[in-house]
Amino acid sequence: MTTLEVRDLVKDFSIRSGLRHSRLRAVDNVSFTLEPGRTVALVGESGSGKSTVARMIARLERPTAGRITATAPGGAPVDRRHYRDHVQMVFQDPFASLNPFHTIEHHLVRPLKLHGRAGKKAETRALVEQLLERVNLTPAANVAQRRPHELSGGQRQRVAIARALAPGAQVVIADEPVSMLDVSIRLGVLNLLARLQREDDLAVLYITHDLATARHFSDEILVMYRGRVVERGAADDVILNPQHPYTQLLAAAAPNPDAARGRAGGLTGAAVEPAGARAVPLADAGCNFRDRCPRVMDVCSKPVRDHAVGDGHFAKCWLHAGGPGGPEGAPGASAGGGPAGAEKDAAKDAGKDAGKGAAKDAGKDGGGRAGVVRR
Ligand SMILES: Nc1ncnc2c1ncn2[C@@H]1O[C@H](COP(=O)(O)OP(=O)(O)OP(=O)(O)O)[C@@H](O)[C@H]1O
Repeated sequence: MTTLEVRDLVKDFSIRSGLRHSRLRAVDNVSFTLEPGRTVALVGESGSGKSTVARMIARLERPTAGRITATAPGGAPVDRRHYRDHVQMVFQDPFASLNPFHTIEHHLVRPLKLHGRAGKKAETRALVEQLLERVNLTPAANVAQRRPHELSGGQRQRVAIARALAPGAQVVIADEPVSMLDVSIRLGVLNLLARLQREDDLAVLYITHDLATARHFSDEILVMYRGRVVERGAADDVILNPQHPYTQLLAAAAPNPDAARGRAGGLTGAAVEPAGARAVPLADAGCNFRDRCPRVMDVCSKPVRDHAVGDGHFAKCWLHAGGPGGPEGAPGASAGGGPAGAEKDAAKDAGKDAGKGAAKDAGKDGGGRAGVVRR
């Protein structure tokens, strides 16, 4: 089965405002691995860079730096020509992703042909019907002859899922696959994805704002904030025991009572605001949440790396510089203070070993730079 490895992915966009040009770092040193039968959720508020990661994996955007490698079962990298056979995307908008002029059959025959899976007409038709049955669109022969506008949003999203499976994909990137659907049918579509994943041993990247479904449907959660992964770990650990103040804010704001209980960590609803493309000077390598963080310390302006906060659980936060439990109780750990130990680490990390230390500690994102540089 295919495994997908994302390493040190960076995406910069050029943006123009009047006569001023600037560069926005939408994705900043993001790394993770998708494995057969497992789901990784990418969560974070609007503008945190989730879709840009997805679009780079789907080869709809070219990374500024970093690499994405799909590996076939024997360990050989999947070449460019076959990449799309292995890696497919389900988009957020089931209305925009299907062509209103074509039948459902047409939408499914196309990828079958493109990826060399279509045979004689009757054989292809049988494959189309099989795909429709797998996503519970029956009677399949009848659905195949309909056009997208004759289907509901949920049915269209099922067609989009069938289309992703048509080339025999083993890695599915689902970018907010249910956020545009009626609340009452969202769970049905997510359960369908989960069943197909079990049946085909799919590796899934699930992109969402919704912590409750991220927890329920994924094994691992990566929390993104302004382009960086600020926390990562097993789904339950991240949602029930969030360690980064930003994740604590998200969990406290989530409707899930388990996740919300006692996790506000001093954050208030007032701190919940869209991050969007707010400018942080690119030269500023410090924590990019510090302007919103109620636990900000002096040290937070220095480069921050992943710190272990539990088994396979990491937070990119100076509060945890001392390991699980961290220097939270240290004098000055609250606003404006800055614990002495963390300051020392900062000075060390700001030096030449910073990148090395980050890579070693987490094997993941280094202390990259985020935001916007003026030109
Ligand atoms: N083509 C582009 N040109 C310039 N900036 C872009 C472009 N695409 C995305 N961005 C910016 O990159 C940042 C990340 O956007 P992205 O869509 O990846 O975030 P997101 O977390 O997926 O948000 P949402 O949940 O709203 O889709 C945002 O600030 C966005 O404005």
